[in-house]
Amino acid sequence: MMPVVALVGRPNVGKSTLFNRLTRTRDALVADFPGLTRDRKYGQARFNELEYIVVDTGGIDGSEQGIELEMASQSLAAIDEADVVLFMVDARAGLTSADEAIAAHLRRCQKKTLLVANKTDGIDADSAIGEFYQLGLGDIYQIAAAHGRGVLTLLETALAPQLEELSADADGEDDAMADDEDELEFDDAMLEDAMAVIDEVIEEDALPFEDAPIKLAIVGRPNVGKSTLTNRILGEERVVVYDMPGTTRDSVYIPMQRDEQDYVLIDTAGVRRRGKVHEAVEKFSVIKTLKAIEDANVVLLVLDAREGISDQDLSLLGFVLNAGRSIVLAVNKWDGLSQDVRDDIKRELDRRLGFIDFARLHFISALHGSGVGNLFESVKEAYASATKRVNTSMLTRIMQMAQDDHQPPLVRGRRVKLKYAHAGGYNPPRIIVHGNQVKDLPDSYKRYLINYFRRSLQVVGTPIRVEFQEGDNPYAGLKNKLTATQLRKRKRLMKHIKKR
Ligand SMILES: Nc1nc2c(ncn2[C@@H]2O[C@H](COP(=O)(O)OP(=O)(O)OP(=O)(O)O)[C@@H](O)[C@H]2O)c(=O)[nH]1
Ligand SMILES: Nc1nc2c(ncn2[C@@H]2O[C@H](COP(=O)(O)OP(=O)(O)OP(=O)(O)O)[C@@H](O)[C@H]2O)c(=O)[nH]1
Repeated sequence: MMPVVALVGRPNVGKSTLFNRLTRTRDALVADFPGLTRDRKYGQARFNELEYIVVDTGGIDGSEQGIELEMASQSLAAIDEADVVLFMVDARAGLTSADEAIAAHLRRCQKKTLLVANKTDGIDADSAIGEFYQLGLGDIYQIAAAHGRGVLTLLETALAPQLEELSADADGEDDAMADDEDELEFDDAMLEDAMAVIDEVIEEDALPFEDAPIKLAIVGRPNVGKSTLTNRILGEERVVVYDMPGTTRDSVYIPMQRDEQDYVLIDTAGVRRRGKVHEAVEKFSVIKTLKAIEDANVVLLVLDAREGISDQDLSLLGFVLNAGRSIVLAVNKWDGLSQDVRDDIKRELDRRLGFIDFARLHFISALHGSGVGNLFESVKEAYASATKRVNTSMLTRIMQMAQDDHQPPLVRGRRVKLKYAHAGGYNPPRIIVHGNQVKDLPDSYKRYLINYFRRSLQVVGTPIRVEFQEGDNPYAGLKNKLTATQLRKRKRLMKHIKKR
């Protein structure tokens, strides 16, 4: 699960500056959901190999009275949902009563909190931050968000447990891949041996997806009709077990069956909590939504026909694609619209959702039930596409055809050469292409190749990841994926190669 880092502090301490620095790292995706909680911003960021979510909680102005109330309405949810809170103070401005009020609240929350003194550039930081120890939050991390100073150390500490977990997972990677192996030359016979091992690995990777229930998250911005749709689906189907959430802000996981297929519905709307205590706080939660997307196999993104496509819809869509999840789009509230209006809406969808033309689009009415049943065909299709097994020879053949149809360009007088391709994982499907000078492949050619794979494999409703590996070593793209048996085989193979 992606950890969540919340930035908390009074206005002007530098939260936005730090947020921007963190989310700028790589593949940043920033979503604004104004009006939900005031000006909270969400971004996806990456530290080394670890992906995490950053939340800028917006300023808490403790100088006004009723800070508790304000925090409740605004930042409480973010703090509650966060794995770690970075409580920022301004080293130049010194300690304020607002800082004290926020600190008091954070101490009560008993959430892992790091005290971060920002703007330590160009001042005598050590003496400036002294007074902040009064806040009773332990160590103080000195940073200058504007210049990046101290930020890496801060992240290392903030995300230490998650980073540790990640490196534990990656143990054995060194075993599986020695550096000098990158330089090895593989001839055809050796490659063939290696491919057999890779196809075995890939077979095994597919097993967990077989006969497993499809985890389907129903996602969308507030008021699009998620609850109505969930009720409609469950109303038609037999609910097998009823899973109650641990906290009010968790999604509800509901097992169900339909046409012999098992599903687990991930319900982000929290329909059954309606009218209960927490309704006033906040039903819609971006973090909950992001976690549901992360945890799903297929995401059903619900749009509102009457509202058109909003930036929030596009942000959610971006998160789904970024997470590599399969997707089905449902345009809800399709009932009672005139033909003219429907035509207008379809034109707008064409225009704004052209970039995701690989996803199925359904027009439904959750209220009346029309179109709801058909969604499941697309969900199954998307899942099947995302977990479709493809062996090395098939992928290499497709890659070769693509290359024959349209050669990679010349770069500095040399032609980029693609040699072979193999699968690297599922949901999303990963295809790893080996070749020479692949780093020089222009994006346009990469897109061409992705589309070629997509058409040839008839992949619908899921993003595809195509990765490029320089050189022949077929293990380079798999790293620690090999099992013990495969490792033995691989070692034998490597010995064999090195002898020659
Ligand atoms: N000298 C210095 N100034 C900084 C640093 N980080 C931020 N600032 C400045 O501090 C001011 C406030 O920064 P923001 O990032 O907008 O602060 P914020 O906490 O997001 O403020 P709100 O959006 O009002 O909550 C800006 O003028 C920044 O340029 C830093 O590391 N050093
Ligand atoms: N006309 C029409 N109205 C709908 C349809 N589906 C939902 N609605 C209405 O839209 C409003 C919002 O529906 P909800 O199901 O509560 O939406 P939600 O996405 O769960 O909202 P949050 O829980 O606030 O995130 C309600 O008034 C529903 O009656 C539909 O298919 N047609």
